[in-house]
Amino acid sequence: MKIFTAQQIREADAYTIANTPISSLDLMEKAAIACTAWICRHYNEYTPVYIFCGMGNNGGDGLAITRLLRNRGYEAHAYVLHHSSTASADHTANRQALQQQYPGAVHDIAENGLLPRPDAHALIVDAILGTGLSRPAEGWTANIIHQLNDLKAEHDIVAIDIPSGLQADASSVNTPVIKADHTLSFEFYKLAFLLPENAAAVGEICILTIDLSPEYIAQTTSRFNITDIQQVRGIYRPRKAFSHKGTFGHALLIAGSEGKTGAAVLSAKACLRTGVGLLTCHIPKCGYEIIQIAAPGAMCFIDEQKDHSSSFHNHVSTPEAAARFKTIGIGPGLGTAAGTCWALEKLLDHYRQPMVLDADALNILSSNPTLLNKVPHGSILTPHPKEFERLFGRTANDVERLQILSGNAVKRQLNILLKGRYTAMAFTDGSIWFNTTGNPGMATGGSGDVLTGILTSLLAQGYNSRDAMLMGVYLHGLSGDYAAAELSEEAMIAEDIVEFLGRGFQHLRKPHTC
Ligand SMILES: NC(=O)C1=CN([C@@H]2O[C@H](COP(=O)(O)OP(=O)(O)OC[C@H]3O[C@@H](n4cnc5c(N)ncnc54)[C@H](O)[C@@H]3O)[C@@H](O)[C@H]2O)[C@@H](O)CC1
Ligand SMILES: [K+]
Repeated sequence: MKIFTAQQIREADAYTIANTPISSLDLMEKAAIACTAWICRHYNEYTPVYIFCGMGNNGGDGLAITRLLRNRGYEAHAYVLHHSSTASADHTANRQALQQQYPGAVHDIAENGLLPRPDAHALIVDAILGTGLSRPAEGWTANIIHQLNDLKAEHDIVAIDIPSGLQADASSVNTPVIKADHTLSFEFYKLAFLLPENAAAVGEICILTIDLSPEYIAQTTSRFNITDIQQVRGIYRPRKAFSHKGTFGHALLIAGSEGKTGAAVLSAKACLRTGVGLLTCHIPKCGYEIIQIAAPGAMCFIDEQKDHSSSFHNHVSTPEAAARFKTIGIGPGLGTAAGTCWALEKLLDHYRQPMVLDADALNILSSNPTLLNKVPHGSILTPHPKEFERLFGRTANDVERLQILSGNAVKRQLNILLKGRYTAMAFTDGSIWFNTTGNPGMATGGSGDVLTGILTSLLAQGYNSRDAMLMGVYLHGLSGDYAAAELSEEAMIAEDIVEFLGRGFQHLRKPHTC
């Protein structure tokens, strides 16, 4: 699914009006019908509704919603805030329609006027500013936003299209923004919805279809996108009947150190469950029995050190030796002992295939940035926000962080995913894809180790780095969603993500008929 900028959304709007038999007012009506239906599903007709409308088309939506809610028997009132002297044409048309049908339903609030005090249990609808926001809200408009946010403890706030004050494509840090419980948006996610810094503003997101031109959507490119099930199903390759374990690659997993063998176990189990043909784990002596018992499907190389690994580079010291492994996953629970750092550098000197680097492997790269230049092109880096900061530095806001993420992916020809609620995947071509599967239950120790195992497994099976990332991250979240549905977000642990990988795969298989 494409994420369009505010400018592209305006173009989609204009293209639809120009090329399909639908007028601008009809489009607004469609949007209002969809919002009204959503409100009616979530709040009964005894809920008083206070709809705060701006002077543009976002306010026009609010006026149309007021009329449609009244038609359904709701006590809905529109409060028109005169933050600018002129109203848009569709705003004016909808104001007239509402006034004609329900003369007492429209109330004007002149600049610097006071807001009404909503009745108890009233719903507040924010239709003040939409994608036409041209500058951060200030003065009276900012004041209104603050006043409405102060009512949040007692009232739900539903934002239409985008919380007022929030910029769709830029950072809104330290600017006044409505803090909505729900945001009802049209056709597309906006970039702002996917940024952690806006979590308190957007609340739960619902994307409503208003039938914007499919032609415009298909022909317009976007740098930001969201992975969806159709796309992942297209990437997924079901196993062929006459395949054998050699078909699905041999992966080398370098993980674990004293006290952190569990990370290696989780990663190894995930790698096996994702379908790798053969897995060899390189592990320090202290982890040998543990991994052999916990993951009997994996073979083992034992390091000469007891508590950390320092000789794994030997497996790839000649081209023939390196060729045994289709890929390498390195980092979970690895530690950052001097011997481990040295061995990682040697490994990077010899191994030239795309690989997966996570956790302590990333921490080692952070403390020795020149090593980043040695990472094979096309490799996958999987930092969480702290690891990202250590690797690439601090940023002032999430939009800047995305720029740094993407800039490094292009410059270094690496695929970098930044973990989060909506994991952002930056590819070597400069595009960024967001993943929407997953849940807060996955914010638990070991969940990242599982992802490393999944990605390593997919690379070993011959998926290219981009496909492995798009599919692996989706599958990881999906399996986590199945685990949460069965066990609850609280009770699920990283091992459960592994256990539910099978359910995830079943969901990826296209339904087939005999
Ligand atoms: N494009 C689409 O797909 C559709 C858009 N619709 C609605 O139209 C909205 C966009 O409408 P508009 O382009 O009229 O824009 P807005 O409704 O966001 O508001 C623009 C008005 O606000 C003023 N303004 C901008 N920034 C301000 C600030 N910081 N402080 C005070 N005033 C400010 C502008 O001067 C202008 O008068 C969308 O958000 C959506 O709600 C829907 O009606 C249906 C379809
Ligand atoms: K709004």
